[in-house]
Amino acid sequence: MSCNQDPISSIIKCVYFAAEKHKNQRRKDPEKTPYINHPIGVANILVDEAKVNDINIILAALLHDTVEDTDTSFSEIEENFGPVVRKIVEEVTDDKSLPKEERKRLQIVHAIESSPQAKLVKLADKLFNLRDLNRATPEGWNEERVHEYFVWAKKVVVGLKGTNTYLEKELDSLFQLRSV
Ligand SMILES: Nc1nc2c(ncn2[C@@H]2O[C@H](COP(=O)(O)OP(=O)(O)O)[C@@H](OP(=O)(O)OP(=O)(O)O)[C@H]2O)c(=O)[nH]1
Ligand SMILES: [Mn+2]
Repeated sequence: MSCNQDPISSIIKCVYFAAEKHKNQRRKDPEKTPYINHPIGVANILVDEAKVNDINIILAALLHDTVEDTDTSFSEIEENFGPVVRKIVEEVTDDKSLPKEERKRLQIVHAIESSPQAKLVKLADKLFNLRDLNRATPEGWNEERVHEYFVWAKKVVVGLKGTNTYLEKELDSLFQLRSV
């Protein structure tokens, strides 16, 4: 369990675990960037930009899409990284068995009632994805779909406020640039 290991070991074990889980997945950008760049980027935003130094939050950021997008189970997360990390990952995982519209609606509802740890992961996840949309348009997306993502992301972010000044300011300037 992560709490019994030194932080460097935990982080490397976790990056490797996530990389193995996401190994066959690519991002939707024309370059088909390896998917693992996203969870690593979210963790990097938290450490490097938001100055978050809680190991459980960083591990949860690295793992945040493993259950949603791969065959990983919550018990596997708990066995390898402990119950605190499991709880955060649970909070940020969409139920993929629900229709997309319902999943998107639930993210707005769940944002408000999330723990501060889960809110940090969500803020960094949204910041990464919005920056990524500004960098490259996913294949098959048009400008309207990009705009709709910004509009929806803003509704989620409103519920995450009061958590981290830096992340909220970065997100606000992205919304402002799009007049959202
Ligand atoms: N901007 C961007 N996103 C990409 C790209 N490739 C994959 N994604 C992922 O796509 C998701 C957003 O696309 P949608 O069509 O809205 O959602 P869906 O994949 O869940 O159906 C994000 O999931 P998520 O991380 O789970 O976040 P969330 O949007 O569900 O909060 C994001 O990580 C890419 O090249 N650019
Ligand atoms: Mn994500």
